[in-house]
Amino acid sequence: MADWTDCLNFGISIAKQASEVGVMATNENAVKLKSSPADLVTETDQRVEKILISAIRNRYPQHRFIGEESVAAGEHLELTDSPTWIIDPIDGTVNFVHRFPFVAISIAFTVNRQTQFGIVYSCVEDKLFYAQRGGGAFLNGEPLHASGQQGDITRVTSHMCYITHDIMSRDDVALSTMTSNIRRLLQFPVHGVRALGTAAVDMCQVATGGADAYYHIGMHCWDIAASAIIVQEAGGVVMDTDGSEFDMMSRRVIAASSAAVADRIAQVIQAFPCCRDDEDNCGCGATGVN
Ligand SMILES: O=P(O)(O)O[C@H]1[C@H](O)[C@@H](O)[C@H](O)[C@H](O)[C@@H]1O
Ligand SMILES: [Mg+2]
Ligand SMILES: [Mg+2]
Repeated sequence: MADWTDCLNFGISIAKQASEVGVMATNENAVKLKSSPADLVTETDQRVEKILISAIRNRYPQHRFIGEESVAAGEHLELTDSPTWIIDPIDGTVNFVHRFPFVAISIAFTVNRQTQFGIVYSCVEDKLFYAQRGGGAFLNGEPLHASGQQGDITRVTSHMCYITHDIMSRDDVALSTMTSNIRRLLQFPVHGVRALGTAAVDMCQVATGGADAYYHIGMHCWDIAASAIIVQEAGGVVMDTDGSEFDMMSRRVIAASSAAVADRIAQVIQAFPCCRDDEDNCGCGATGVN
């Protein structure tokens, strides 16, 4: 079996180097809107992605890329069997613009469409989450473990602290679906709901055991591809919101400490229509999540 450790170590080193650009940036005023008033991009997002991709391409010229801002600029999104780097240069751009201190670089690496490793570097906190397939998950070098296999699901859900996400879309269908989902989950009842504003770091909280579950509808593959393997390698479970197998292109995810918690959440949350990442012009009509 191929060993991708050199790629992992290189990915970690360039994530840390590139974060200097983001943390030092002062040009938040150059902010543009993408698919909704909550979906922003700055020149720093674009600069960090260019730095990452050129460094990787220089070392691994045969590798392919799926970069958030390259796709936003019109590059075709296609996941093939080739070694592929899936990059979110700044996850939490709204936080970056508002100086809310949770901003991450997220890098996943796939071969034959299977994720081999994931890196989430929470730059302001200086927290490096990473995992390699079969090698466990780590935070700043310390092993990570999800909050464990839960027994009585009713006890768990009434004691669960779960993470959801900001609702990016401002579309009526999406807003009413997401607010009723949150209401149903609160009625479990759970201990609390949290959202840091970066899908990657939010989802990594399940790997640390700090949250028992996370779910999102409408995000993109680059938001969660890295944190998905980090949760799995920490002993957690990742699945689609309908309970089926996780598909990073579906734009739906549940991450949880155990299958019992994930299944319980899948029973109560509903999805709204949104295009797959790898689907061209699906015309689903739900604005803000296209
Ligand atoms: O655009 P960036 O890279 O900041 O990613 C964010 C998404 O835009 C949100 O939909 C999503 O809800 C999360 O906030 C995610 O971090
Ligand atoms: Mg993102
Ligand atoms: Mg981003």
